[in-house]
Amino acid sequence: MSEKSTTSSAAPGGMPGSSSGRRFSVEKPKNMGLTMRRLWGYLEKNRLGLFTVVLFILVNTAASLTGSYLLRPLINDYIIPKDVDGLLHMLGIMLVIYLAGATAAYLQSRFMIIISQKTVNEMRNDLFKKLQLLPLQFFDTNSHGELMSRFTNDVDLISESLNNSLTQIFTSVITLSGTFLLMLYISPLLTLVTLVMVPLMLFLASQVIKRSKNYFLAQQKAVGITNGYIEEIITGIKVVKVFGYEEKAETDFEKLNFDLRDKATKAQMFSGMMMPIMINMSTINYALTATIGGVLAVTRGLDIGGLASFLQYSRQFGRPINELSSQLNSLQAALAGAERVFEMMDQLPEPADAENAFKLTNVKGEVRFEGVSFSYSSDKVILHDINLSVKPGHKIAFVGSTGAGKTTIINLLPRFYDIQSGKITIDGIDIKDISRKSLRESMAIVLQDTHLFTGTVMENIRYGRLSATDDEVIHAAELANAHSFITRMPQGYQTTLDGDGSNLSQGQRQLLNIARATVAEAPILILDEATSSIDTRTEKLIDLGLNTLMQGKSTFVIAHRLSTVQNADEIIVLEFGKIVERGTHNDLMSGKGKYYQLYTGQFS
Ligand SMILES: Nc1ncnc2c1ncn2[C@@H]1O[C@H](COP(=O)(O)OP(=O)(O)OP(=O)(O)O)[C@@H](O)[C@H]1O
Repeated sequence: MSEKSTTSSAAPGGMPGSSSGRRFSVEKPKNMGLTMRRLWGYLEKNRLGLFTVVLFILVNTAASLTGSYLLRPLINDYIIPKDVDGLLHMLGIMLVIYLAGATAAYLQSRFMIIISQKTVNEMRNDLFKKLQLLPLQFFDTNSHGELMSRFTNDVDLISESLNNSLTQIFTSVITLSGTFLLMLYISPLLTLVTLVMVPLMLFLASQVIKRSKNYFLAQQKAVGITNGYIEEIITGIKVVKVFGYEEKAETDFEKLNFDLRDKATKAQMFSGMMMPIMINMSTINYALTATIGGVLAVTRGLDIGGLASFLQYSRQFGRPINELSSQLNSLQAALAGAERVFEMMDQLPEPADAENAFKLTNVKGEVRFEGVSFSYSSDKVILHDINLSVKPGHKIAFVGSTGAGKTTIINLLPRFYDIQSGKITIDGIDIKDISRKSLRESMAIVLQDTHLFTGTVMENIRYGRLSATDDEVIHAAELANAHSFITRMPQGYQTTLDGDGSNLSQGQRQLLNIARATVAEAPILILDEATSSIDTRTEKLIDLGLNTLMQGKSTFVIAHRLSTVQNADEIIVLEFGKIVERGTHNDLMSGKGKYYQLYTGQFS
């Protein structure tokens, strides 16, 4: 590993920081109204539930407001006149009211959790469905991490916000208006005191928040960079050890870590100031209101009960405002998350099949490329005027230096990408007129990067054709030469593979891959030979397995091995997306051209 590559990707603003930092910075949705309407589209299916939640919120806030107000008659009518019976009666009523409020709060939160989980469950389903429909082009241009974060971070943001923010905002607004009206009712003059003090408190709070937010953003960025660095070193640990990079890595890490410590300290200090400031301000407010209230009680006949109720309200007044601003922030973040989710849902899927698309039956496997040109993006043509044909049961091999376009050619057959000009046909039918499902069913693919899914060996092979019986799977494994190693595994075909088959050797993974392609029983075979070297015994097994697999099938192979090219009916030599030579091994060898060079360099 070069020093440069390590440090550059951990530099500020690099990938690692940008995705994880998102959760903490408040990102604004681009089109708030539209996103809200679409979110409502999901929510409105639970109208009855939402209505119930609103009802519970009303009961809860009414109970809390009434409870505080009842202090007034409690003091005026029962405590001051020393009416013990009446006092107990009143306390009983207050108890019932508070209990009703608490029950409503509990039910409201339960209902809302059910609604929000149901909503995000539906969103995740829709998103996953969409994921399966998207063209490969989409995955080329979006990193896996980004896509994953739609499902994790963004959906989490939405569910958190539905759980809390939405109801909190509603509760805060009602509480705030109710409190204000009741305060005004008790004493307009005292309300004025609160109206001066509360904005002052909020202003101070907002100053602290503003400054600490900057520090928090800085902290978050530092966390992202540090994490990115750790991840890079862990994934590249072999390279680190082999090239003796440990010490340099340590020094680099210490620097990043120190920066993180510095920013985290500042962020925590500032946010730590918030609570004491607010508490002190609130105490001052309380004392001031009580003093002025006392004066009013003496001079203007404000009743003591009214004063007690008022003090209660005035203490509560700042809370919903604070609550409101923080919940609005989190709602905003959730809407930005929802927007990203909807953005992905809006991506164009693979174009639908034509209505009268062919369903292939009894495929013979004659494949032709006629004047095919292709580019991934409009600015660079990758394949130029490719013409080739494969007779049923024949094998065509592609060779050429890296980047020549071999993989691109085989990507076109299953229509992972659509060509811009020319025609590709199977048994004379243009693949554009064949339904994608039927087209893809007619071919089996063995790729270099053997992808295994979490599940048993049996399930992994059956991926090739879901309708295959156990016997067919075992038969395919036998043909692919995978049977003997599978039966030596602890639970044979029922052994669970996990983490992309990490408990298997490279060769074993390839054998499973071949078995999977074998069980598909497709007439066309696409093969990207593995370049990684495998011990000769396994290689023989793989060779045998592949030969069995290829029998009677039209095969397209990106060849890396001598035996493959030698057996091919035609070898196509590609250079910068053009066919520069073609013929059998012997033809091309005697031509002493590009193939001869490649051959003597690569396969010797
Ligand atoms: N998904 C993609 N999006 C854009 N360009 C791509 C994409 N895949 C490949 N290319 C470009 O197309 C060209 C041909 O790539 P291709 O993978 O077909 O080459 P290759 O012959 O298979 O190479 P290798 O032997 O290294 O696998 C390269 O220039 C590559 O940069």
